[in-house]
Amino acid sequence: MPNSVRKHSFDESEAPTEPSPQYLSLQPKKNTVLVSHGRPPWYGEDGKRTCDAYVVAVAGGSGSGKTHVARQIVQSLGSIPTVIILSQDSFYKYHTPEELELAHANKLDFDHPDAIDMPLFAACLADLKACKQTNIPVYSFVEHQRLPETKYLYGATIIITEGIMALHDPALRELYDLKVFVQCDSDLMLARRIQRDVKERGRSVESVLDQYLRFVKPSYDNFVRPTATYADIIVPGSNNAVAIGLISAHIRRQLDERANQFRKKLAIPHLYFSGGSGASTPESRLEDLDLKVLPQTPQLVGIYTILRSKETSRQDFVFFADRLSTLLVEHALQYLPYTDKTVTTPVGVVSHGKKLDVKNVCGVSVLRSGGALERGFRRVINDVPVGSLLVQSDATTGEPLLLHAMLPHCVRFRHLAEESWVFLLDAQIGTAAAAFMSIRILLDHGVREDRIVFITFLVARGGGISVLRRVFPQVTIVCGAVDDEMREGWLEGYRGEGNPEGTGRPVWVMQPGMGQIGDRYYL
Ligand SMILES: Nc1ncnc2c1ncn2[C@@H]1O[C@H](COP(=O)(O)OP(=O)(O)O)[C@@H](O)[C@H]1O
Ligand SMILES: Nc1ccn([C@@H]2O[C@H](COP(=O)(O)O)[C@@H](O)[C@H]2O)c(=O)n1
Repeated sequence: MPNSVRKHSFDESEAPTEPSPQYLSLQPKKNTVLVSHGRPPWYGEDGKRTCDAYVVAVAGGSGSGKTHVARQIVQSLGSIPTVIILSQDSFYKYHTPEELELAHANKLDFDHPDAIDMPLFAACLADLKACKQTNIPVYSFVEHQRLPETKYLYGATIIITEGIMALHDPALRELYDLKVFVQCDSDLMLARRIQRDVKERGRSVESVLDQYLRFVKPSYDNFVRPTATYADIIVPGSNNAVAIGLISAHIRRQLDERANQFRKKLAIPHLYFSGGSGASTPESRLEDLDLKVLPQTPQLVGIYTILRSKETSRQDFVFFADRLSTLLVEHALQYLPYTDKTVTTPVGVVSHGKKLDVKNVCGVSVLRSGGALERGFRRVINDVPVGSLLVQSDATTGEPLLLHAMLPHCVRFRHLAEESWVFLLDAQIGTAAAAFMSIRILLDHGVREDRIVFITFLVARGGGISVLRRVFPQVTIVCGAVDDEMREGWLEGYRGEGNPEGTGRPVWVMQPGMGQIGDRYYL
C-alpha cells in the first residue's frame, strides 16, 4: 500500500543527526563481508572519495591468536558489513605438482616469506584501501593449493589483515594505518596449532609436530618475531579483552569519521550551492541539465497520465510501467556506439545497416523501485546480465545507505568493467542521493563515466539533479518526464525530530510524481 506523506518544514540550520544503526551479531569467517548493515556515503558532495579505508594489520606466530583478535574486533564493532577481515592465508602461492607432493609429505616450507604472494596481497589490499573492488584468491589448507575460484570483495571501510608475515613486507607496511603484533607463549601456540590443524586442516598430530620442528619454529624465530619491532601495539596472546577493547574504540572513531552526510544539500541545492560559483538552482533551465528526455508525444503523455493517477490499478500500473521502460531503453540505446554492417536479404539484395559495437553491456537496478524498469530492459536487450544495488534511506537521517551490492560479472572484474557499458535503472531521480551513490559505486569498479547510462521514469528539476549533473557530467541520463518540484515530508507514522507522533522516516516527494513506484509496482 503506498505510504502517504505529511509536510515537514525544513530548518536550514538543522544539523544532520548521527545514524543509530541496529547491528546484527554474526560470527564472521575469514575474508567475509557481512551484509546486514548499510554503508553511508564514502564520498563528498563533489562526488570524490573523502578518505581511504582504514587498514589494521595483525601479525604474530601461528596459533598466537591473530584470527581471534581480528574476529573479536569485528564483533565488538557490532559485526557491521563494512568491517572486513583479509587473511594473508588466502595468498599462499599456487603449487606445481612436484611442490604438492612435497607439501603432502610435510616437506614444503609454508613459513618462509616467499611462500606468500606478497605483491598480489599488496595489490588487493591497495585496491580495497582505495575503495575499489578486488578479487582475492581462495586457498585450501586441506589440498595445500590455491583453488580456481576467486572471492569478490568491495565496500570495506575498515580492513583488518592478519597473517604470520603481515608485518614482514615493506610495501605492505606502507599500506597499514595501525600495526598490531600478538605476542604469545610458544608452548601455547604449539598446543593451539595441534588442536586446530587436526580439527580444521585435516592433519595428524605427528605431521603437525614434524612441520613445527622443521619449519614453523625456525621461521617464527627468524622472520615472524623480529617484525614485532614494526608494531604500534603489542597484544598478549591470551586474556587480551582489554587490549582488543582499546583497539576497537580507536577503530570505531575511524569508522565514524568515514560517514558523510549531505543529502539535504542535494535535495535543496539552491540553498547550498548558489552564489558566484555558477551553481545551478531549481530554476535551472532544462536544457542546462543535459537530460535525454523522450519526445513528449500524446502517446507518451497518455502513458504518464495513467501512471500518475492514483486510480490506476496495480495491474495497469505494471503494464504501463513495462511499456514505458521499453520505450526508455530503446531511446537510450541510441547513445551507444554502432558500426556499419552489411547483410544480404533473403531475396539476395545487399543492405547496408548498423550493429551495436560494444564488448559488454549490463544493467544494474537500484532496488526496490529500479526493478520496475527491469522487464522493459530485458525485453529490449537480449540475454543481458542484470545486477542490483540495494540503497535505502537511513531510518532517522534519510541519508542513503548501501545495504547490498550484487553486481554483474563484467563489473566485478576491473579489466572487464573498464570496457563495459552499464545501464543504471532507477524509477526516479529526486534528491539524487541514490543516483549519486550508485554512480560512485560503478566508478569505484572502474566503469567509465561516459559509459554509464542512467534510465529513469522521472527527474525532479528542483532536486539534486543539478548537483549530479555538475559532478558527473559525462553520465547519460534518459528519462520520460521532468517534474518541477520536490517537497519534504514524512512517511506516515514517523516519530522523531520534527514529527513526534509517528514512526517512519523523512522523505522527499516529487510533485506531481507517481507516488511510491516500488510499492505500486510490486505490492
Ligand atoms: N585470547 C584467546 N583466548 C582463548 N583462546 C584463544 C585466544 N586466542 C586464540 N585462541 C584460540 O587459539 C586457537 C588459535 O587461534 P587463532 O586465532 O586461529 O590463531 P592464529 O590465527 O594466530 O593462527 C583458536 O582455537 C582460538 O580459539
Ligand atoms: N598449505 C599450508 C599452508 C600453510 N600452512 C601453515 O599455516 C600457518 C599460517 O596460518 P595461521 O592461520 O596459523 O597463521 C603457517 O605456519 C604454515 O605452516 C600449512 O600448514 N599448510
